[in-house]
Amino acid sequence: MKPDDSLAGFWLETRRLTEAGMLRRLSGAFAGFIASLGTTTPELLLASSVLSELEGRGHSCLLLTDLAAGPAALLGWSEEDWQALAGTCAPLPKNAKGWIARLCACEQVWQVGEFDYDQPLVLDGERLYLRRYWRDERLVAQAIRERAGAAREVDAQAARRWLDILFTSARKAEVPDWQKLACAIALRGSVAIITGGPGTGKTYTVARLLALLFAIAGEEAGRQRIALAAPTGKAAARLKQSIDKALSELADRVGAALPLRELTARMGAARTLHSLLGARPDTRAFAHHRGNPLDVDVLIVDEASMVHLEMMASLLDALPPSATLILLGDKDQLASVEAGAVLGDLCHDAQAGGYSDATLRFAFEASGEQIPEQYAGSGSALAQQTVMLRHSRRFGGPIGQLALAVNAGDVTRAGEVLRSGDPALRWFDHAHQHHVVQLAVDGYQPYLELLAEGATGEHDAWVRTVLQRFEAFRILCAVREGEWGVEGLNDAIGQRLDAAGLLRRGGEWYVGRPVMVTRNDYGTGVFNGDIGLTLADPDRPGSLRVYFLQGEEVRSVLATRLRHVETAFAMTVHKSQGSEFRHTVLVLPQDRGSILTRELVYTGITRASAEFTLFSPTSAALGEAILRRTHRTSGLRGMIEG
Ligand SMILES: Nc1ncnc2c1ncn2[C@@H]1O[C@H](COP(=O)(O)OP(=O)(O)OP(=O)(O)O)[C@@H](O)[C@H]1O
Repeated sequence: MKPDDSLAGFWLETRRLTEAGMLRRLSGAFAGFIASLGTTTPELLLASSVLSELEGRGHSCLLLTDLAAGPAALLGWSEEDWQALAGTCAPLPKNAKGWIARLCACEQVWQVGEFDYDQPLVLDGERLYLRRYWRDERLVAQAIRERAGAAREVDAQAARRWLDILFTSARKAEVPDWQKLACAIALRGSVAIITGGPGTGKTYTVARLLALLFAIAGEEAGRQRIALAAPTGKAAARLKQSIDKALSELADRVGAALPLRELTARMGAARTLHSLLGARPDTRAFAHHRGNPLDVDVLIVDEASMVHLEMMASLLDALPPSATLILLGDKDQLASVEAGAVLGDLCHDAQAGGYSDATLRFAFEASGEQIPEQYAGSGSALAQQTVMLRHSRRFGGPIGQLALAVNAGDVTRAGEVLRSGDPALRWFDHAHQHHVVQLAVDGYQPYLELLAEGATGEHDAWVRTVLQRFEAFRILCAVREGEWGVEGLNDAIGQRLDAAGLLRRGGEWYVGRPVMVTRNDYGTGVFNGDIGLTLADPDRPGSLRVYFLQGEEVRSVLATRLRHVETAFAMTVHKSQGSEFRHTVLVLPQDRGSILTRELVYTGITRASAEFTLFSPTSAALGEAILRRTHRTSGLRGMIEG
């Protein structure tokens, strides 16, 4: 890069912000890389560094109207800090049009529609992208549009006959029966989305959808290839377990009318998306892509809210056009850690419905269910293929009421439910760290007691029980650092358990240490997010192994072979997605209010199946979090609808 005095102020300010921890080193370096590619201007550097910084915060692009208005809030900076950086590049354009004019003149920027020579920045309307994200959004939008629009011939009468068999006529919990409607609608296109909160029956429904596809496929049924997948190993194992259970109950009920055990037997294990696509070490590329597509007819993907933009693009690229994709997930949960809020974007119309006359007619013919008038409209082709399940079957109690209030942004109601005195809910504000630690000592006691007693009977069965007990309780944090973060709490909990004689922490590895895998490791077969417990190896005295529970199955790896792990008495809410604990404790930090959002609190609450405890620095902090929505800038919705 050529030294340029006019840019000196920008670089100085960039360094100050980096040292203050407000700007990633990468964002400054990215601006430097852009500058190195050709003639540069201060505003190009400013836009590049902001774009890169926003990418690190999950946004897939930078809206130029936001840049013109000043993106301090998006960046989580004060207005003064933004002005200090922007001031080094003044005078700046006052609106998006002005920004477009300036950026178009830069050789590092490709304006969509103009001659493309692989510039790293892409300007699509008023959105500035890193090329990779623009390409991914384009791919996802195009694939989803084509799939949603590809209407299939459906024998509506046969579908209805089978749906009446598969869904019992016992008193319906909701009218219309959205589960039945979801099955009917999924028959029509090569993509369908079934969204809903915890316990609304997404897995229950998809098991019936599989049975329905099997039933109406006739002679083809025996050849149908079905794949189950999820973003994490744990979610995949849970999906398989729930589908097997639902199909086995169905098989008992429908009997010889449909050989469902044959379907279960042919389904195989559920896999992580990484493994399904054929991830390879040291490369982002997968073995499967449009040149080597997946060998499937029906692909079910659970916990789709955790699927980030790049992964969704890879998945759609690898899926043959003839295959049906069914996405299951809760659109209101936290978006993926990486850039994009794909499920949220795809489900934009889910609440309102927006069903066309043709959809209303088809849905009635194929399911016998009438979609109420209020859900009629003129939604996109994807909206016609999306169904929201609205009634929770195992989440109606106080935890469910709390989740509903939080999701609706009703701070008063959330406070009332939390203070209702119901033993399933507890709320501590103005607490100290030692209160959380004490709760952790009590919560983890059951598995530690079992460890102290030692193995009795068959070793695997004992390990399973220890793991199940450990999985019944968890501390969830909003942040990693500090005394209210994962790191501080893991340390404090470990120390206290040690002091109480419940653990003996000799070094890095010790009996009873819970760990979370932080990177996929194909050598040992463990994946990012997997959680295991360190226990003595019964066959090699003095040696430690980490045991993982996948569904009902126990598997283990020599502790010293696991290189990317961290202690997991406490974990982030992000990492807890796809898991459920009998008692979940959510710890909100004392400062860093800006990262506390409604989606984070909702995701934390919905991890609890029987008991939920909240620690918040003040009562006001909870209200502020509930009112703060996660916002991720993306152009995906516009591309799908456009
Ligand atoms: N129509 C129904 N009739 C009877 N039981 C149902 C029905 N729908 C769901 N259930 C039951 O409700 C429970 C929750 O269903 P399911 O696990 O499918 O929900 P989910 O939306 O997949 O939940 P999660 O998001 O937690 O995975 C299960 O025990 C299931 O058997």
